[in-house]
Amino acid sequence: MAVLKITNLVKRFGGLTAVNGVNFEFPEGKISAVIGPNGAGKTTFFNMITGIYVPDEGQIELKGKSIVNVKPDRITSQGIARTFQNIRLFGSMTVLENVMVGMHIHLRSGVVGTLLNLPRVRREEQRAKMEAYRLLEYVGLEQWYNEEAASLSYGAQRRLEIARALAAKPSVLLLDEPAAGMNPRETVELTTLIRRIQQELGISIILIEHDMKLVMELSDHILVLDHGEKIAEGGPGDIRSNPKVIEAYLGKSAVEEEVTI
Ligand SMILES: Nc1ncnc2c1ncn2[C@@H]1O[C@H](COP(=O)(O)OP(=O)(O)OP(=O)(O)O)[C@@H](O)[C@H]1O
Repeated sequence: MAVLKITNLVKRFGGLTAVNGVNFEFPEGKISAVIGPNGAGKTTFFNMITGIYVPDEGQIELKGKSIVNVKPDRITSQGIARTFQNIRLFGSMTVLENVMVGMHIHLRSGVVGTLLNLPRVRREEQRAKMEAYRLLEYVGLEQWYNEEAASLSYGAQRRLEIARALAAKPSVLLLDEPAAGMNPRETVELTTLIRRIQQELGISIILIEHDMKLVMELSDHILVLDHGEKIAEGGPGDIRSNPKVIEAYLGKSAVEEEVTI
């Protein structure tokens, strides 16, 4: 079954069509990847799924229900969380506090309750802290819980972003270039973490990634965009040897030389 169904999706910026009539079904509980050369429309595609951009045409359905024209925070509370290509953490807040920020949609006590320092609010905050700490353990960052987020290594900041996204208890997790800027060891750790999130937490994962080794290793299903259009979809084996995909990445000569990616 599709967790996310995309039908004839279009987004234009002035005269440029960044996403052009894309159809795709993301399978539930699996790892899917959206790949394509620079400027292919991947981020624009993500931004429509998360409500940052409203599509000009087409439909996006989360478990059968349209999320077009739904505001980003409502989309998060309906079960879609994401990380960003450029890390967006609160650098001067602690690592633990950053995870707690991701939880706010599930906290019931409002501003008034917080100001009055009600016992119920204190209990809720205590629970939130414990849950945030457990998430830090899950991504392997608990020893830095009280450090400033900005002091973490690049790879650790990326994992913190994932912990913050998990704090929203998503059913779908979108990862925008999670391995960007990571060293090989960090990339291997990230691969293991993404696999665990899918298998242990049952979350459907959708990633945009330029690291083809990671994409081919992790993905059950791949969507390939080029100039805003879907040029291929399938499993890693199909995609790696698809002439249209090779041409989009490496040019026509690579197809003639029978290169695979
Ligand atoms: N807000 C915007 N206004 C105008 N043009 C935009 C906007 N956002 C993206 N574009 C254009 O839309 C096209 C697709 O961009 P997008 O960022 O979605 O591609 P991408 O596949 O994510 O690229 P990359 O891999 O380099 O991040 C590009 O030509 C880009 O310049």
